[in-house]
Amino acid sequence: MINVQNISKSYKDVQAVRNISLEVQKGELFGLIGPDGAGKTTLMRILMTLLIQDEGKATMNGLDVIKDYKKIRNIVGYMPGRFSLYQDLTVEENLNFFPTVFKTTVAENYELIKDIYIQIEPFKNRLAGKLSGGMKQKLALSCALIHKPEILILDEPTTGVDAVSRREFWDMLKKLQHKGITILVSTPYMDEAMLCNRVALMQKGKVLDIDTPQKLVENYTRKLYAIKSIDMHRLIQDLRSFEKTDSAFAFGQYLHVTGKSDEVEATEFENFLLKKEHQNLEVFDIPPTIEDVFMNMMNE
Ligand SMILES: Nc1ncnc2c1ncn2[C@@H]1O[C@H](COP(=O)(O)OP(=O)(O)OP(=O)(O)O)[C@@H](O)[C@H]1O
Repeated sequence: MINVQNISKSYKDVQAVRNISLEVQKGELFGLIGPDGAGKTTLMRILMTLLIQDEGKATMNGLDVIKDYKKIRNIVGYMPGRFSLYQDLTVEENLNFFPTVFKTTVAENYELIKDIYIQIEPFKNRLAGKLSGGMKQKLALSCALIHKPEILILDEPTTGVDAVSRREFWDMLKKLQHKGITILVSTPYMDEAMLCNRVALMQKGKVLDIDTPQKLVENYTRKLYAIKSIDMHRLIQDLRSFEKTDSAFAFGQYLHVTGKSDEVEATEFENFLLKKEHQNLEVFDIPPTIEDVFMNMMNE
């Protein structure tokens, strides 16, 4: 449904996207996962025909992003990261405006957005600028869906949104996927990667790997430890100065730590940290999460 072949794009001397290739199947929920500056927005803007690539070719349902840009805009719904709504219009006015661009009406496509719109209907006379993050996001999604797109492109839709709204939002995406819509979504949140069918892990304009999140976690075979002590700040500094440590990252209440080789045992970390007089020390093995996979790839 979405085909990206060797796409590159630079802004003057910043190479934002470097030779990216990927394919999203019809009906798939595909995630672009990566930190700020990974190139997610740039790739999405190219697919949305809002930016022209320097090199490579991309098609959406067989339509070329450069030659067929007008047709593509009719089959794709886009929720940009910021400023997709008219802040000075009410919820209802925003929703009525977007279908006019596509020469359709809310009534004609109401079925698709009904579940989402019901949640914001009580606020229909409120200015979009005065909505909470979660409500804005639901309105923006309704607006992106109002012309019944075949493909939905969502740029960091849950950034700055509370945890409950984030979960609700992903439930809505799953429902849309079941209605046959192909979804490309970007996020900096690793836990959201697990909700996608497949993901591309991105960093500095490059794709590090593409697979199902389950496979990516399965393929991680390194030994991993969770370590905690009273002074977490000193703990991370000490661990990073230890010659047997490969990586140490803060992860919730613990540090996730790998050794230079898998021969490095938990007791070696423990003994080193006891010598450094760390108190209430905990060191134990843990299974990896997708975040560990990503950290490991970024480290390589
Ligand atoms: N208009 C622009 N002019 C110059 N550099 C840009 C421009 N837009 C993006 N960049 C740079 O290109 C790189 C990729 O940015 P991009 O916005 O595509 O990444 P991203 O993964 O979407 O991150 P973010 O969440 O910050 O948007 C970054 O280094 C960014 O600073």
